[in-house]
Amino acid sequence: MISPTKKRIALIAHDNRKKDLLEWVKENADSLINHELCGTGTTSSIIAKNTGLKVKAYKSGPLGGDQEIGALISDNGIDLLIFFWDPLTSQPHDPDVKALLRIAVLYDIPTAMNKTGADYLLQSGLIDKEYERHDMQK
Ligand SMILES: O=C(CO)COP(=O)(O)O
Repeated sequence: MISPTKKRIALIAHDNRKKDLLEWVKENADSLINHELCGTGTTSSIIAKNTGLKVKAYKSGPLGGDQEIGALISDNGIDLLIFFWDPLTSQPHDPDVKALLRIAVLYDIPTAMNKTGADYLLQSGLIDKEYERHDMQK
């Protein structure tokens, strides 16, 4: 069983935001190494290659990766979502992006969409504590 303080963190970024996410992950690698990381295909492989962190890769976003992460959330498999989506470029899989964000809200998953939000999440102290999230299924 996963330790109660170990969080399952999904890392996702659109192409124009991958550099920013990678930078944030590098800045916070000391903390992130204590958690279980996963993400969409390309984001995961870029982070793993450039930081040495272990990141479980799902499919690339346009090929269904957002839907896989959404399914994980609905199965109680993700504790935090860091999703640097691109507000300036339309995505071929925009419905999947919207669905992922919807499901993250529905299941009350702490979600950050930019560097400052991610900093707040990581520095809130919540990440190192055991906490119970609201279960929308109840
Ligand atoms: O498109 C994405 C999220 O919507 C990200 O997918 P990749 O990490 O495979 O680039």
